[in-house]
Amino acid sequence: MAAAVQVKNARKRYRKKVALDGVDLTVEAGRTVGILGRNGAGKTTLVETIAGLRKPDAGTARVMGLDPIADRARVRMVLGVQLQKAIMHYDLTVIENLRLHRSFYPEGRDPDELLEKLGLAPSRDTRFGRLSGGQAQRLSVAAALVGRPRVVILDELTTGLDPEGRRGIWRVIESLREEGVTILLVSHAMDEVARLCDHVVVLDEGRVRAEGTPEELVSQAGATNLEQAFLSLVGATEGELDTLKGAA
Ligand SMILES: Nc1ncnc2c1ncn2[C@@H]1O[C@H](COP(=O)(O)OP(=O)(O)OP(=O)(O)O)[C@@H](O)[C@H]1O
Repeated sequence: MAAAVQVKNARKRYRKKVALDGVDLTVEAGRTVGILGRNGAGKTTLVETIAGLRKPDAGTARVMGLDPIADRARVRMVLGVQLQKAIMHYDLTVIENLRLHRSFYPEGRDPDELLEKLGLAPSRDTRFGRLSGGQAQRLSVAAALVGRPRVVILDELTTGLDPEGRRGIWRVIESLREEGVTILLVSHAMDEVARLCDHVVVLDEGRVRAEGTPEELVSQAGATNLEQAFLSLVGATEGELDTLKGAA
């Protein structure tokens, strides 16, 4: 199977802080891969490197064989990115913002259909500046998907959503999987990762500490579920995980 995303020996340092310490990652096309790690593990730096938003000090990143910095325009056509900080026009409505994103792509999704699927139809004509945190979050997911990308990066996609909102977004992700879209999911929510991901990468201090299917990680850690496996693999406490989830 061809790799949709390939990272080789990525290194990134911010002043004295090493964020990526030689990360290798291969995501086969059509896979849904979860990236786990405590705060500061390097998750956002890794996905921003894949998205071409950060230049690694060393190593390479490729998306569908393309360099995300040198081939920026082509990568933008195949990659949808939802990061923690969404960039939207404050004074435009939800549908206007989404149509604007749609306009960059020759073959995108129908903006109204996407709003319906993400439970945002009632806020269609609300200006971005008036949205709640959860609504803004859903719009950032919609914007990442509207160009019908083959590869999607979602960084804490259900942060701040109520249980119904989370389940709605999970259904959208599941339908993307069925379409064969490759998905990279950064999350602190173990239930989300266990449900959606067929492969999980645990980052710790800028390195890949463990990877495998959720079941493999559970058995590797001698745990009974993914949450326990994660805690044991990174040596974190349950209280710390609760804090991560609270922040998420
Ligand atoms: N622009 C920056 N300047 C300096 N240090 C940074 C910068 N961005 C990230 N860092 C540091 O690099 C490390 C990795 O950060 P990163 O955001 O990649 O972690 P993360 O796993 O995404 O964390 P979180 O779960 O908190 O989002 C952290 O120690 C962070 O403080």
